[in-house]
Amino acid sequence: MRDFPDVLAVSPSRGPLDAVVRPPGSKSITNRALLCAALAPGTSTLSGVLFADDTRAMLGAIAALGATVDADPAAARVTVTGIDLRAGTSDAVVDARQSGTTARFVLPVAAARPGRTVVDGAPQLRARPFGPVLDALRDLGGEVSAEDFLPATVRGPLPGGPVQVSGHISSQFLSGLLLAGPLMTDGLAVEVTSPLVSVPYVEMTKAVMAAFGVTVDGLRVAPGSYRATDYAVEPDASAASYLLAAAAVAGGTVTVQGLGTGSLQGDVRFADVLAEMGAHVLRTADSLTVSVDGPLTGVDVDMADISDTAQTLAAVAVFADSPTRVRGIGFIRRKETDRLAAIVTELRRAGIDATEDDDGFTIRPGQPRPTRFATYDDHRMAMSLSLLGLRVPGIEIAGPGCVTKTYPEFFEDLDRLLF
Ligand SMILES: O=C(O)C1=C[C@@H](OP(=O)(O)O)[C@@H](O)[C@H](O)C1
Ligand SMILES: C=C(OP(=O)(O)O)C(=O)O
Repeated sequence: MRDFPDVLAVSPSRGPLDAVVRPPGSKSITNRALLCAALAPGTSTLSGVLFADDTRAMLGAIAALGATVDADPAAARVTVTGIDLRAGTSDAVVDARQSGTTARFVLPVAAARPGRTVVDGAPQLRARPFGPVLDALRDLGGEVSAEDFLPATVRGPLPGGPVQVSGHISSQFLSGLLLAGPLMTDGLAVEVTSPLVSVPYVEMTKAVMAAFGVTVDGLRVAPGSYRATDYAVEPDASAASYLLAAAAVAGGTVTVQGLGTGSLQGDVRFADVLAEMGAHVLRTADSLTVSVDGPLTGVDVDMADISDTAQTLAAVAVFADSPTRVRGIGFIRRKETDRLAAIVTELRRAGIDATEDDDGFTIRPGQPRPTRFATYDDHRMAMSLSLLGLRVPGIEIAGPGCVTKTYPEFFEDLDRLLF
């Protein structure tokens, strides 16, 4: 485990960047692949795996459910021997820590086991919504102890069938149900009853399930089994947003390796937003490059599909030559923190004219003053606000250790961009 100081001072860049980087594996793909591997009888080897708090949560969860896990963090590799969970009658306890994906994907899978499973998490996760997935599991025939929040105890088996779930709070409820679909006696047919946010993550769910031998037809899944396979996880595109944004803030060029044109991650589209602001973007089969050689222009953009990069954009917007308005992301008030309030509060602390809107925020460019930023135990606050320090001396990040949720090496990688 890394040691983090209570407060971290960000080093300003000494000129335009010229860097090639490979961020760690995708959190979202790692957690899907780990769960699919745990449900696939036989042995699967996953490479490019992210080792961070959120994926340690999933590793712990699949072990608690009966999979055998052999992890090699130095090689970014995990070997999983999966089981047919429908035979799992023992009681299990899952600690999802701060990980939304772990809790919301594991609940439906655990609810398909005849044994009883308690799913709980850290106080931050206990404050986040779970009602839509808990209601759906009850409607599908499971025993469910809780209404809206963790901890929840679930017990199957799950008969399955048609079910409704809302889409406007989180796509993770839908992804979790789909992942558990093959374990349900009658399979699953989901109807989404409100506008779906974070849509690319549902496509990612289907793609990873397909790699493990399960087909999702629309939002229908037939009963069946996952198939063990070897799987290579892409680098994390949300993590890459900070590295690409560094080129936007400091000028110069950053190339992210491993995020090519075939990426499963919607967050690669963050580069398109930078392109709209005036950055040059080059995509190849295996890389994504952003170059910036002058001031960027503000944008008016809906980020409902790529909301994990909204705070990154807020940091870039500070240095643009006109205001930026981000829309469509009211739901990020219910993530690790109220992200709309948090980013606006912190930018204002630095003297920037930022305002909160119902569904997003507006940033008017300015010169930030030296500031110690609060991070609200939100990794994306810490990583986004660090970007200001590339351009402004005297930027400090309080509680930088929160980056361990998805990107433990973030500050080392940021420093590496500068040399
Ligand atoms: O399915 C996933 O892997 C994720 C979906 C998104 O959440 P919501 O669907 O709650 O927006 C995203 O913010 C989160 O970091 C990861
Ligand atoms: C919202 C996030 O994570 P999760 O919902 O998986 O906890 C995130 O990583 O920004």
